Amino acid sequence: MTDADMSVLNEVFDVIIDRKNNPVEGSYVCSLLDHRKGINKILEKVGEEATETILAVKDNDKEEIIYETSDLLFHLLVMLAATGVSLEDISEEMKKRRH
Ligand SMILES: N=c1c2ncn([C@@H]3O[C@H](COP(=O)(O)OP(=O)(O)OP(=O)(O)O)[C@@H](O)[C@H]3O)c2ncn1[C@@H]1O[C@H](COP(=O)(O)O)[C@@H](O)[C@H]1O
Repeated sequence: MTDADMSVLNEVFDVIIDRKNNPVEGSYVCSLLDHRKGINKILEKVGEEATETILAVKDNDKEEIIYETSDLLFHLLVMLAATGVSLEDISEEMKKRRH
């Protein structure tokens, strides 16, 4: 996998941060960030998408694994944005673990 393949994660994260700073009517990201349940709504989505990803793997359904993992990664990005953690923070941590 090349760096370019995953640059979409950075791009989507930037949009999520922009939604946080400049709320937009009808935005799904804003609906999560401003939810009456607070961070719990985002955590519910992360848990739900993780479960759906696990089921897709159990079913050995590659298309579904790709679809559900994309949902999971997206909701993880929203969770990071909501908690003030950046993708740089994650990449720094992962670099430290290289051996
Ligand atoms: N990558 C995504 C993305 N992936 C999934 N989703 C949404 O995540 C939602 C939840 O998926 P579910 O399968 O659980 O569907 P659901 O039935 O709506 O579930 P509930 O929320 O009702 O429980 C769906 O409404 C999807 O549209 C996404 N919504 C937005 N993005 C990215 O975020 C950007 C900003 O989006 P807005 O904030 O909507 O402008 C977009 O340009 C995209 O790049």
